[in-house]
Amino acid sequence: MQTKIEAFFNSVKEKNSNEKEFLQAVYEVAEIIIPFIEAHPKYQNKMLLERIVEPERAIIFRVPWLDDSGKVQVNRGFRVEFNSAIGPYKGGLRFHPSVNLSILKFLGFEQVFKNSLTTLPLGGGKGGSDFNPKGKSDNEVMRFCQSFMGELFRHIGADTDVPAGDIGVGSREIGYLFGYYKKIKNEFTGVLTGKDLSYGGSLIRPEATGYGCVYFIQSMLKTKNDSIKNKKVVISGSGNVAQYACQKITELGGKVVAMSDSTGYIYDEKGIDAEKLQVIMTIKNENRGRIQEYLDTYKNAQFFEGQRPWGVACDIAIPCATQNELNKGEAEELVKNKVLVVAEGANMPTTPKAIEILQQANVLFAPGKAANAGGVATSGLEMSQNALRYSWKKEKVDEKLREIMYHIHASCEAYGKNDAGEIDYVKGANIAGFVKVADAMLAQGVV
Ligand SMILES: NC(=O)C1=CN([C@@H]2O[C@H](COP(=O)(O)OP(=O)(O)OC[C@H]3O[C@@H](n4cnc5c(N)ncnc54)[C@H](O)[C@@H]3O)[C@@H](O)[C@H]2O)C=CC1
Ligand SMILES: O=C(O)CCC(=O)C(=O)O
Repeated sequence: MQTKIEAFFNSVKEKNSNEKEFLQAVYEVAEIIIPFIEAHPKYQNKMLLERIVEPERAIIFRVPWLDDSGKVQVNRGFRVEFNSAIGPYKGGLRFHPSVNLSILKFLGFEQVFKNSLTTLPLGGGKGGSDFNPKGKSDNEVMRFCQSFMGELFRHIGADTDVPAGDIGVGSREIGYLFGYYKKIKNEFTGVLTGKDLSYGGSLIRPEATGYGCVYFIQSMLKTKNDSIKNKKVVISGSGNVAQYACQKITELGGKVVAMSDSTGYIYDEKGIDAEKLQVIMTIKNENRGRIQEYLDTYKNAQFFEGQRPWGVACDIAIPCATQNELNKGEAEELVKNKVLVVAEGANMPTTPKAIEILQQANVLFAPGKAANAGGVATSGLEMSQNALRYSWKKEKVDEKLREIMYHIHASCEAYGKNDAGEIDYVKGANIAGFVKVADAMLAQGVV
């Protein structure tokens, strides 16, 4: 006899059999939410979870563009508009060769719960393309973005769906996308977030995901009367989220000893301080180079080609690169080295087996939908500023970001604390995220 969770999961699997990342994300939520629904009659017999796992709309489109040699290239574009119960669809665009419907559905599904946790009126969505910006000229990236927006513009709008950046989509891409939207729609609205300050971006948005993740770690450590000071930290990735997580950890007295990219990781025993981080920012954001180039400036550091950094002993591990980048064996290694905290800066970087290992060992584990929600929360603040046609000071946005992250921690605590006083952050984040969306869906009827 199948349990309710198995029966639910099997029916989702039947319809989405080729979508392994999406199924992984759904299973993690279902095994927590189904028992919660069972215990709360208000949410029963309304097919709420069945409705939530079905995107309201998924758009797939052709993106033809001309490369620098005049040859025609074709990519596939996507926007998955997952759930608009509590606000306009909101979530990033990812440009990476691995992008497919499964990855964007997992990201869009996660985004629904994450955006709900922020307390802001944001629905969930995600989009992107299998286009690889790496190795392309600025003109090629611009032509691609214009072609992508040439279709996407029909589906988005400041009150409908507001995309932003993700892997491979930073301020350069957002600028080209925004410029083309403005041209074809003849309107200047907050249709995208992550914009440059010169045309409506928010202070602190670039920093927000990394900073927010560190604020969340502060709250977790506080429950143990501990802090970030003097903690040894390992971060994977060296893009937007990783860079600002590193900056905030250093500011708070921690020491980041390793960072990575898809080619391997660097280890710097002395710590990647503010000056050294600047070198990484130049390599990554300006030269669009490889992390190994860090050794051109800091010769005492080491580079481990093709390896992930989880074997490096640390107190805090922050995976900030991509999905499923921390597996069971690596979690066991972290536990062996007495890690205290693992907080997901990336979306679903920790495999289900790895989460099990960490939780069993009483490591404080924060899922991405809670720990990395600071980015989209600050996008919500960018939308508010755009609607007001006003810009808030850096300190004000940072203060609001802190408050939101502390509030998310409190929500995880409210729904995830067990009788022994320990917080299960996965349980807490999923239930707290679900309740607001479910209440809004119940209020709005069957639509
Ligand atoms: N940018 C944002 O505001 C937010 C991003 N995230 C998530 O954070 C993660 C990183 O995103 P960003 O920093 O924005 O992207 P990014 O494009 O700025 O950086 C991505 C980093 O991940 C590395 N990477 C990519 N694929 C990899 C692989 N297969 N193995 C090892 N390293 C790999 C890249 O080398 C790069 O260092 C993603 O999971 C994204 O969905 C989550 C919330 C908000
Ligand atoms: O700021 C946004 O809307 C996008 C953030 C995002 O894609 C994410 O939270 O994964």
